[in-house]
Amino acid sequence: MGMCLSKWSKFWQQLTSGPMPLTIVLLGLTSTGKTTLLYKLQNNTSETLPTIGFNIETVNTFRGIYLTILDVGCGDKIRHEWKRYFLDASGILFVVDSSDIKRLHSAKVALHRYIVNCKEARGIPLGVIANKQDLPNTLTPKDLASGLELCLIEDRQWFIHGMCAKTGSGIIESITLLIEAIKRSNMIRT
Ligand SMILES: Nc1nc2c(ncn2[C@@H]2O[C@H](COP(=O)(O)OP(=O)(O)OP(=O)(O)O)[C@@H](O)[C@H]2O)c(=O)[nH]1
Ligand SMILES: [Mg+2]
Repeated sequence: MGMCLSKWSKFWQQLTSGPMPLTIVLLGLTSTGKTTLLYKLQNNTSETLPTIGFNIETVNTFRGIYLTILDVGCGDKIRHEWKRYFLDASGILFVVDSSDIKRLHSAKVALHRYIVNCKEARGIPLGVIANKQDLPNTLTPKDLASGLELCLIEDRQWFIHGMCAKTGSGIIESITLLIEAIKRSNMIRT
């Protein structure tokens, strides 16, 4: 508790002689930029295609942490399946297209119905990603927080952070914030 990131990583490495493992699940409505975020983190320059069905899984070493990221296909018919992924999740990143005001209500419903009020996800730290900040007429993270009613979330650590997954801006900061929230919550699962 209260340990800074570098101290925690050192502690873990002493304990296991390896990097600390964490699993993060990427969720959100379709086409919000989840796979773009993942590709950017992997330095994969391919164009993304809609993720069909479930999960692209990848493993990265991120600042001494062995990070598994699950990129889950998020069509509206399979949102009730998100709970499967919470069993192993240490943290959740919920990605929102900040320029897509028409789907803001759907994003709020999906967030609260399938994550915040899902018993399998109880207490799991949550980062809300205000993606596509490069586009014109985007909502700011503050306005998105209000539109998504994040103030109703009381049972876990959460934050909202702006991002442009296309350029990579905000990715490292968001993952670092989530890792810090996971450590504060003592929610480490692998
Ligand atoms: N302008 C802009 N476009 C982005 C950004 N991030 C993603 N995109 C674009 O948004 C589209 C959808 O991106 P994906 O990463 O495939 O979205 P996804 O959330 O994985 O979509 P599904 O797999 O269908 O759930 C692509 O055309 C991306 O290039 C961003 O930060 N800015
Ligand atoms: Mg995808």
